[in-house]
Amino acid sequence: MEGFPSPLESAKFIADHSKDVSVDEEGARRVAESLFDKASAVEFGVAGWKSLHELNPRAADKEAVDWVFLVDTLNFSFWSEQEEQKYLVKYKDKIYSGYWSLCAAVNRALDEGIPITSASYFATMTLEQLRHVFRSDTEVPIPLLEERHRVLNESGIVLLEKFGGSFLTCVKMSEKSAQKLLHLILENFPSYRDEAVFEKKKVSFYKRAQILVADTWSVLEGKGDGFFDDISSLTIFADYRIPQVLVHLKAMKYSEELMKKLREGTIFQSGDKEEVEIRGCSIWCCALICKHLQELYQKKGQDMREKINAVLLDYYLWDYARDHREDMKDIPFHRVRCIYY
Ligand SMILES: Nc1nc2c(c(CN[C@H]3C=C[C@H](O)[C@@H]3O)cn2[C@@H]2O[C@H](COP(=O)(O)O)[C@@H](O)[C@H]2O)c(=O)[nH]1
Repeated sequence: MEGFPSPLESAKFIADHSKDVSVDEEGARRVAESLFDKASAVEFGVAGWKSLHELNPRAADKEAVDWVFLVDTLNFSFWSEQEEQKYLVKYKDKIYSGYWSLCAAVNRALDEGIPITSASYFATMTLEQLRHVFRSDTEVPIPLLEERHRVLNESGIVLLEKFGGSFLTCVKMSEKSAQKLLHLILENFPSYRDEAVFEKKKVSFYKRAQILVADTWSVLEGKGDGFFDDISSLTIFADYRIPQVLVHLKAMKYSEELMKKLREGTIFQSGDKEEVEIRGCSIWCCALICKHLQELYQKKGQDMREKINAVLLDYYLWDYARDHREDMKDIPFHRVRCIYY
C-alpha cells in the first residue's frame, strides 16, 4: 500500500509555503497563555468527552465503540447554504444542529429499535432506510445523504469481512498504538483517506481517521483497549470550525483576498489551494499552541505531557466555537461539500 503522509509533516510543509493563510506565532503563544489555567481543569481532560456531551455514550464497551465508529464514518459536512435554513433533529424534546444533529438522529434510531450501529445492519442498509433514520425536523434534509449511504455500506462490508463486524477488533489489532490504529483505518476504509496535492507534494489531514482514534480513546476513557501510549502523536482534526476559531482568536490570519472569497460564501472544491492552506495552517497553528502550553507548564515544574495534547486542545477549541457562535459571526468558515470533514 503506497505510504500515508504524516498530517503533522504535511501541516509544516503547507504552513511554510502558504500564501493566503498565515500562522501568527505571537497569537498562538497568547492563546496558550489564555488556556493555561483551563488546561488543568478536569473537563479539559478525556473525561470531558462524556461529562460535557449528553449525546455521547455513557458506557465504555463494544457497543459504545461501534457507536463511535458509525458516527465518525458519517462525521462530515453539516453546514447549510443559508444559516437560517438548517438540517435539525429533535431528540428527547431538544433540537440539535450540525454535528449534534447526526448524534441525535443515531440515538433516535437506536431508541426506535433500529440497530444502526451494527455493521451487519449498515453494510446492507438501503438509501430509503437511511433517509428515514436521518429525517429532518425542518424542510432541509441532511447534506450528502447518498454519499453517507455509500460510505456506510462500504465501511460495514469491510468491518464484516476483516474485523468480525466490530471496530473494537480493529482497535485491539493496534496494540495500543494510535499511529498503528490510524494506519489500519487508512489501509482498510477508503472513505477516511483525506489527502490532497499541494505544491506538487502529496499531503494529508486524515481528519475523520484521527478523530475516530481520538473518540475511541475518549469513549473507552483512555483505559484498557482505549489506552494508547502515543495518543499525543495525533494532530487536531482539520474541519471547518477550528480554522474559524483560530482566526477569531488571532492565532491565524487570512489574506484580504481570501477573506473576500470567504465572505462571499465561495464554495471551494476538495484540494483547492485555499482549502489546503486553511486546513494545513490550522493543524500547524495548534501544534504551536500545544508546544507553548507544554513550555508554560514546564516553567512551573509541572509535567503535563499526559494531560495536554492536540486531541484535548481540539475538543476544547471545537466546543469553544460552538459556544461562541455569535462572537465569531464575522469570521466566515470555508465551504467545501465533501465526505472528509
Ligand atoms: N475539529 C473537530 N471537528 C469536529 C469535532 C466534532 C464533534 N466531535 C466531538 C465533539 C464533542 C465530542 O467530544 C466529540 O468527540 C465534529 N467536528 C466537525 O465539525 C464540523 C461540524 O461543526 P458544526 O456544524 O458546528 O456542528 C464538521 O466538520 C464535523 O466533522 C471535534 O471534536 N473536533
